[in-house]
Amino acid sequence: MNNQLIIDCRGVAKTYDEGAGELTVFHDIDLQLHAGETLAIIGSSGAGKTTLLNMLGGLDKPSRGEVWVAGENLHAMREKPRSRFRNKTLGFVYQFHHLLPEFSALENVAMPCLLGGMSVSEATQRARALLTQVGLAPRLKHKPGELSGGERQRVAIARALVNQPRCVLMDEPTGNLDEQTADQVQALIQELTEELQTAFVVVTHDHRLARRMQRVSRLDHGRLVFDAVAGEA
Ligand SMILES: Nc1ncnc2c1ncn2[C@@H]1O[C@H](COP(=O)(O)OP(=O)(O)OP(=O)(O)O)[C@@H](O)[C@H]1O
Repeated sequence: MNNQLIIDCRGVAKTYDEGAGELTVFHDIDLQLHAGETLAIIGSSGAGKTTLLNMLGGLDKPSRGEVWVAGENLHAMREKPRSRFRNKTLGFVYQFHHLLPEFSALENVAMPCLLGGMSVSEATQRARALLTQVGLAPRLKHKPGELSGGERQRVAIARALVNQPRCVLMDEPTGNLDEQTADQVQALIQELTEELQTAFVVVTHDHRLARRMQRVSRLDHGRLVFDAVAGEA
């Protein structure tokens, strides 16, 4: 692991205005993640895991505090540069994967590279290699509607990794995968942390996956109260 700070979350709070009152999802979250580190965020339903992940990815603004990603103050950036920065630096895997229905698996995965200005042949080559790594070599030409839920999830994972981001944010990446495919995803995470020093933040209810991350933090009553090494989740 090198020592570069990839995520530096300082005193982050999120409050929703509920009309009659306020809902504070969390307060004073401090979180640091270095290159090559993997972190699982666990916690009960409604604890605020997805909300926190959205702050780290610049998709939702904190009510207080700052989120620095790879040396940039994410929420101080204007929308366009932030969106370019996100495409280059972060990869996202959501529960709802938002694949483009009219494009094939291969095209969906190549898309972030093409948007970043890479040649079609290089983007296609990278996309093919990643789809092969997640076991989808026989499905390259299939459109999302012709794939199973787990296959679509794997396409989304390949798409999140194709630009070789510094950090990947995953929301329930193994939610609809069988054990064997979940293991493939976990192996891919490990490979990328070792080879490319990619950092991963994984929100999950899957304790098997959480245990395999280097750190596990629990979001509980608005605080990250538990930060253990892997194996204690
Ligand atoms: N846009 C919003 N407006 C108001 N409240 C919201 C909004 N989005 C989320 N919440 C509330 O914030 C809390 C945290 O939601 P969040 O989705 O982050 O939880 P979670 O830990 O990811 O849950 P789960 O494990 O069920 O996915 C919940 O009580 C939710 O109802």
